[in-house]
Amino acid sequence: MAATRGEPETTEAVHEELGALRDSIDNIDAAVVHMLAERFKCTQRVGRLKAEHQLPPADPAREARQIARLRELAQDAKLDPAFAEKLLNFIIAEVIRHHEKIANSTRSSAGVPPGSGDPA
Ligand SMILES: O=C(O)C(=O)C[C@]1(C(=O)O)C=C[C@@H](O)C=C1
Repeated sequence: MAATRGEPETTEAVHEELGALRDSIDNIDAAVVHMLAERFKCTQRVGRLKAEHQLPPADPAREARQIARLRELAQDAKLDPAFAEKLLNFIIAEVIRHHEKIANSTRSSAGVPPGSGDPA
């Protein structure tokens, strides 16, 4: 028995609290997935708009503003701003990959050979 080895006993109350916290974690994870799905729906539309108007997939000035804003929000919410920045950069890198794919397929369906029009 754990108590005989000097370890604290895991009571029913502890299991109950752990279970309740895990229920909340599962709800939060579900909300994150749904919010990310909505964000990617928006960015897919941005990707199509950019491809149709030959705009570059990445906008570093916009990203700098987003990062500064998110770092402030994180600080206020007592979340590590460096973590918030890493997370946003991770998401944006995936969005840019999607934008590039959309641009390439828009170009090839318009009959433009791969590589043409890219900066030298
Ligand atoms: O706002 C844009 O221009 C986007 O393409 C969206 C987004 C983002 O995911 O927030 C992605 C790439 C850009 O570099 C900046 C922002």
